[in-house]
Amino acid sequence: MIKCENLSKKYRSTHALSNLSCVIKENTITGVIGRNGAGKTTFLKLIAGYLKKTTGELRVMDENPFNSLKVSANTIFIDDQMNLPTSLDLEELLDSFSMFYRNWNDSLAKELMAYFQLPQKAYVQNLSKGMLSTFHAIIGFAARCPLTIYDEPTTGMDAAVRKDFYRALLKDYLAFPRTILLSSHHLDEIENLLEDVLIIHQQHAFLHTSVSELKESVIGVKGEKGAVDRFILMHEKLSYTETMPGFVMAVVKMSGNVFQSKHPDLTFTNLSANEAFVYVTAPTEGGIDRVFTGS
Ligand SMILES: Nc1ncnc2c1ncn2[C@@H]1O[C@H](COP(=O)(O)OP(=O)(O)OP(=O)(O)O)[C@@H](O)[C@H]1O
Repeated sequence: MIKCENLSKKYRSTHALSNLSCVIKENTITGVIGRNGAGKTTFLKLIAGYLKKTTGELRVMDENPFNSLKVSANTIFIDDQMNLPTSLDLEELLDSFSMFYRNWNDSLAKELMAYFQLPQKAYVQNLSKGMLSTFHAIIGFAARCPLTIYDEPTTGMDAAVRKDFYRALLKDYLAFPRTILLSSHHLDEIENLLEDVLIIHQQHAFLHTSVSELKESVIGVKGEKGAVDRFILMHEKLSYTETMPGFVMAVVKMSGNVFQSKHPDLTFTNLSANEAFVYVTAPTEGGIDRVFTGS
């Protein structure tokens, strides 16, 4: 569905994406994850054809997406800045979307509107932040576009609505498989939905893998300082904290298995996908604590 090779985007002097390469298969749900400013929105907007690449190759549905009618007719981009017309009520907005998207499912849109208690006669400018995000999400479900892009779709939604949103996303995907890209800062909430995770870090595709492989890529190791220090000599250290005098906990990158029986003096802990993401993309070893050390 999507193929990028050395894709780069510059805004004047800012490199928003540098040499990003990846392939995203049709009918998969991929989480696009990264720190603030990593380049996620830029990447998603390039795919949707909203932005023109600076250099590199980008093919979406076998076309250059910028100014492609095929891509725009088969793609929906949902974010919190959809700039919908303020003169139409929600029902009229849904009607106008139904004219543009050939797979539009009107009954699904109406049922979701009723479930989330969105008044059909309301106007977008009068919705709360969470209600507006929910309305945008409903458009994303009902459009049933072969390529559906959600950029931080849950902004402002409360925990219960977010849970419903994720469940609806999965149910609708199973009923009507399509290629979904979902950017989020809540990897812990979406990891069960995802087939793959694309981590964008420092403007390029840092890791494109399954959630389970992401989890296996790091491990926590605890124990007496000397034993931990000997173990981490052979691994890339991501974090190192003294837990009590003479004892430390470290997080290291792993490639392959670690056998507890070979290290009886150490305790190993598996990390969640979100913890793994935070450690592998940490800006400086030692984290925020380092800023306060000695201050
Ligand atoms: N229109 C623009 N003009 C200039 N620079 C921009 C523009 N849009 C984004 N940038 C810059 O490009 C970089 C990537 O921004 P982008 O919005 O793609 O990141 P992001 O990963 O989506 O961030 P966040 O998680 O904070 O939403 C940032 O340094 C940002 O300041």
